[in-house]
Amino acid sequence: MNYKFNENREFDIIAIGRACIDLNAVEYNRPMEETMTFSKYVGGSPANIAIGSSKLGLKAGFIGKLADDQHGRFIEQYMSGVGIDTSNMVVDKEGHKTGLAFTEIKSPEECSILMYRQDVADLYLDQSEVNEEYIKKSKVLLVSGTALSKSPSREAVLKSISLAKKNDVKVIFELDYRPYSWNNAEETAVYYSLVAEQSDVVIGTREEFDALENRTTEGNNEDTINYLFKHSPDLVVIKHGVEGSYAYAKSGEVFRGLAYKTKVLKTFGAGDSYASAFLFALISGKDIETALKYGSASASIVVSKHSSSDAMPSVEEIEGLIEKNETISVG
Ligand SMILES: Nc1ncnc2c1ncn2[C@@H]1O[C@H](COP(=O)(O)OP(=O)(O)O)[C@@H](O)[C@H]1O
Ligand SMILES: O=C(O)C[C@@H](O)[C@H](O)C(=O)COP(=O)(O)O
Repeated sequence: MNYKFNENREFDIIAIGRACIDLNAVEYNRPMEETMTFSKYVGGSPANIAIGSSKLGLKAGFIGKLADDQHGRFIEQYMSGVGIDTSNMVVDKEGHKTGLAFTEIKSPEECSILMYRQDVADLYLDQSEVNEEYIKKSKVLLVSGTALSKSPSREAVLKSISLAKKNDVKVIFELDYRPYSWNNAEETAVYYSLVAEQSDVVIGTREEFDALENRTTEGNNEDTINYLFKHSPDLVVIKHGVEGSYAYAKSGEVFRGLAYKTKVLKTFGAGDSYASAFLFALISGKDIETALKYGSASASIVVSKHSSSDAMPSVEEIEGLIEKNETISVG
């Protein structure tokens, strides 16, 4: 089964949200207290997804706000260097700083992220800085959940969604739930459900859908799709870590993607690499089942490497892994 996009567009995908810095532990398999060296990469979920899909060959653009400092300039240079259109990345003039994410790799299974996101430039994107002429040039608007956590970024994203819907641009909502960005779980559920109900495609982990539904215990995928298919979405992708992922189509078809065996270095980066390759495949006209394979293969490559953004694979690497067909059977 294929998913249809408006073919007549200059951009395949425009992402909105944060473009930040990841500082990844160079000495790993130890707690961060004992890590003395960190490597710098561009980070932030929607930036990672734009980078991954641009490296795979999609024409990508980005809407966001960068700090007027060395980090902001590094991000802009890296993103334009991988082919992303940065013309709608505005520079903050009020002294807000770039968001930082320090990563801790205690073991391949035990990784965490320490984020510095107080007063970060990306959350100051204003609705007046979202341009209809730009959005209408794309097949897809990719919205990241964290950008809904604070105003004025929240209103900028809500405006971008209504402009996308007005101009027949598919809205893809990557839940990207970072609990510490939010005041409380109820607030998250209000904005997540508001946006999910208006989106065409929703992608997230089981835990992220629980946040959307304001559940404190694990929900089930059937309940989630019964709820979302009463609204705009016609495709819902629910990820279950190493157990793989499911894509549910409103027409009733269900597809499963299995994870591929790999030597895991760290677990972060899985979600963003998955989304970029899944969307690349879908937008390139591949069927949903194949798109799940692309997402899973891309994630298994990135979890074996040190970064999230810089490690995004090529089409050849992804197809090579799919060809080998060494899947993980759990669950
Ligand atoms: N240990 C692993 N080995 C191989 N692939 C993995 C592993 N963990 C996750 N993946 C792949 O990455 C995808 C996304 O991972 P998941 O943990 O569900 O998302 P997120 O990183 O957003 O929390 C999974 O569907 C799976 O294909
Ligand atoms: O999203 C961020 O701000 C941090 C990311 O750049 C970091 O690489 C990461 O956590 C990616 O993890 P994922 O969401 O599991 O892909």
